[in-house]
Amino acid sequence: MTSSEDLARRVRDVSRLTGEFVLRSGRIANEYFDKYQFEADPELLDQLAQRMAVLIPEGTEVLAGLEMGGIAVVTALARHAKLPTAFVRKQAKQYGTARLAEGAEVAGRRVLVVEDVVTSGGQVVISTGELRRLGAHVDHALCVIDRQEGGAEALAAEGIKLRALLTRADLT
Ligand SMILES: O=P(O)(O)OC[C@H]1O[C@H](OP(=O)(O)OP(=O)(O)O)[C@H](O)[C@@H]1O
Ligand SMILES: O=C(O)c1cc(=O)[nH]c(=O)[nH]1
Repeated sequence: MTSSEDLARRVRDVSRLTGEFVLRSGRIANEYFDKYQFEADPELLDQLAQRMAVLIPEGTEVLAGLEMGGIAVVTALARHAKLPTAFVRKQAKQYGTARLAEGAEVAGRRVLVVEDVVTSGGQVVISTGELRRLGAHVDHALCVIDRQEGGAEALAAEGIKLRALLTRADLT
């Protein structure tokens, strides 16, 4: 198996960009991890998912990936975890089933939120609130990269423990 250091190096090599970037939170950063680059490499994505599977909290019943980058991660993770999967939109679909969370039912189930990158934690907090309103029990989130910019603390304030496969420190 690829070592943790080799895996971190591969993620950094394919996804780390430097320059000036506006982040989802509105913050400006001079470093950006383009998650679609490690998600677009099936072998690398599968290795990440294999490592993330051991971080899934005991008792998890459903994996819920967040649109858009979290969808590829959760799909890869589910193959290892053998758990049903929900696909969580940023906004409920306006037609058809009109669902916010597609796929597996989340109501009344212990749901793990799965995300690619966590910066401020804002997106995970929003989506967790929406999942909870749908009846999901959410107390953990799992991400590929924690940029270590206050996300874990913001999640903790909402009763969500963050687990991360990699931190920014692993990728510099
Ligand atoms: O912790 P935060 O400060 O909320 O930032 C991280 C969020 O921002 C990025 O999403 P983006 O809006 O780029 O969406 P995408 O996955 O749809 O490309 C990333 O995928 C997280 O969802
Ligand atoms: O905070 C963000 O929006 C963000 C940061 C990052 O490194 N990568 C990403 O896809 N989004």
